[in-house]
Amino acid sequence: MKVKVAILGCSGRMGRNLIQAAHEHESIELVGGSVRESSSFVDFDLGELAGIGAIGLKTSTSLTQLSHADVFIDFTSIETTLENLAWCNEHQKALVIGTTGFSDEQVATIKNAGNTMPVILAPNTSVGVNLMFKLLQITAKAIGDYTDIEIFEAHHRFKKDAPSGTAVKMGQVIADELGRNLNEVAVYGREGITEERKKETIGFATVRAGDIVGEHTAFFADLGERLEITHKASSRMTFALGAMRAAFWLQNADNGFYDMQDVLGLKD
Ligand SMILES: NC(=O)C1=CN([C@@H]2O[C@H](COP(=O)(O)OP(=O)(O)OC[C@H]3O[C@@H](n4cnc5c(N)ncnc54)[C@H](OP(=O)(O)O)[C@@H]3O)[C@@H](O)[C@H]2O)C=CC1
Ligand SMILES: O=C(O)C1=N[C@H](C(=O)O)C[C@H](O)C1
Repeated sequence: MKVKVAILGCSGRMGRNLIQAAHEHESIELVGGSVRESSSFVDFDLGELAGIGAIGLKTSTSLTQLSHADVFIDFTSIETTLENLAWCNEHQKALVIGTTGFSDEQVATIKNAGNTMPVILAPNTSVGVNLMFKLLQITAKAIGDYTDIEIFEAHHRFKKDAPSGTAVKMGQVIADELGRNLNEVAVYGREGITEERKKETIGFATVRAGDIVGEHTAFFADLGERLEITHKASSRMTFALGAMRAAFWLQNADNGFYDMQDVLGLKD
């Protein structure tokens, strides 16, 4: 039995990749996708949007029109995702959230929704990045207490949030492993007379340029050597395929707040 999936924000960079991934997935039935009421893509064929030719499904402007879906996949914006979360909770639908940039309070709202609905929050749905989180945990445990830890990320010129959701999660994974509070030790960019580096800090550096799909590196640097752990995405299809795995996994999940570590079986 295929899982019925709807794509929220289907005219976006991710939305178009998600349409293609869902349409081509053997265990998923794409049932529709949403655009804004003001969008120039209202009543547009989803396949045409994704550049794969007409597939006979038109864009919708409300979730009510998509209520025959079992799982919703949302890569939109912070405000829209929170509205969609409330709708999915009210209508008992499962939700995969790929949107990034949430504040701690907004993450708490999503976690809380997990008490009454199945929801996945994943700042990065690629398999490689989620394996990298695991490697960061192992590395932090082994050498994190005496190395300088810095996180670098680079993305395309259109990205609205910084640092990326993935970079923040990298910092969170490392801080958790080392028993540090990320809000206290994070340094977001440096300028001027910064003085010497404080040992426990975790630095973040951001580049926004051209069409970079997404690159992340964690540095664990000592005097005499440094370890760099890097992930580079070269196609958004890697995120889209990961989101399909998440949707497929979520269809049978109990109410709860999950992440890609649950989906991929990487939890301790
Ligand atoms: N988890 C992951 O692996 C990844 C996460 N992301 C995150 O996903 C999000 C989207 O990224 P990206 O696709 O590049 O951004 P885009 O701006 O290209 O796409 C967002 C889409 O959401 C649409 N949208 C916004 N509000 C609504 C609404 N109320 N109803 C319907 N559609 C709406 C926008 O429509 P309009 O154009 O009309 O405003 C736009 O098409 C970002 O937060 C990004 O960081 C990105 C890649 C991977
Ligand atoms: O906006 C993007 O493009 C991406 N956003 C995600 C993030 O903020 O971590 C994931 C990916 O790197 C692409």
